[in-house]
Amino acid sequence: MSERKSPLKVIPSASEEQLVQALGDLLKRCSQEALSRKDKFSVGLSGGSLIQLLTKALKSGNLKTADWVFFFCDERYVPLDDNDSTYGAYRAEWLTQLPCIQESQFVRADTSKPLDACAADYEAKVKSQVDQFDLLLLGMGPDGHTCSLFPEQPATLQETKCLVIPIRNSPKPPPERITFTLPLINNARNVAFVVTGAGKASVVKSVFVDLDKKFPAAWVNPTKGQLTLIVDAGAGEEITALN
Ligand SMILES: O=C1O[C@H](COP(=O)(O)O)[C@@H](O)[C@H](O)[C@H]1O
Repeated sequence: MSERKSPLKVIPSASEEQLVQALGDLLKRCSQEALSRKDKFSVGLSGGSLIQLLTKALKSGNLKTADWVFFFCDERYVPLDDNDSTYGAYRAEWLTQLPCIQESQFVRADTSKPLDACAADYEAKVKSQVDQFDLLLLGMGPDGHTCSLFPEQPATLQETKCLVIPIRNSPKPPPERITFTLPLINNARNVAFVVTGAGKASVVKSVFVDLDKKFPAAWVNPTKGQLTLIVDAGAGEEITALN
């Protein structure tokens, strides 16, 4: 157990509709706050179950997204037309359903480069455009992984210099990925986990109540930023004390 640098804000949702609304509200608040200070709103996206929820939030939220720039908190090291590509999944959803979002708003990893070079190149892209992310949207697997930081690879949590690293032998396919590291994640202005499903209820408790460092998600602890947890009824069923 260790201390949080800033308090955790929990947003429980009784239905998917409520959760999508909460996500839309978060995007609106963070984008307005960022765009009142500067000309771009920088958002880090995750893959998996977040993609559909975020698509719904953007479709129903009536948000002005012209000045938003989208990065990837992690990416699978596959060609962009591969079914496992996170960028490919967002592109397929958003460029067909969200005419307000252009392909040029995505800053994507170049997976045609060798894996190490792909990670270094993505770090350079991030550094050239962002000092501090305005918002990182994170998912969490049932094993407590977030981004592509997995419990089986504890050394990745000790990274202090690189902001983006290559991952080999990921226990969840595909095996090769790149991922943001903790120094970059914990420097963000806002970090929000979006977690759904009763299958994740016990890990949600271990990470957010017990702060059990066995789980990579428990290492997410923004130094100056706000940490938010948006959960549905299933994922939030063991954390009533926090609600
Ligand atoms: O492999 C990944 O998994 C996590 C969690 O995905 P979920 O489907 O359980 O929500 C995701 O956040 C990450 O970006 C992705 O690469």
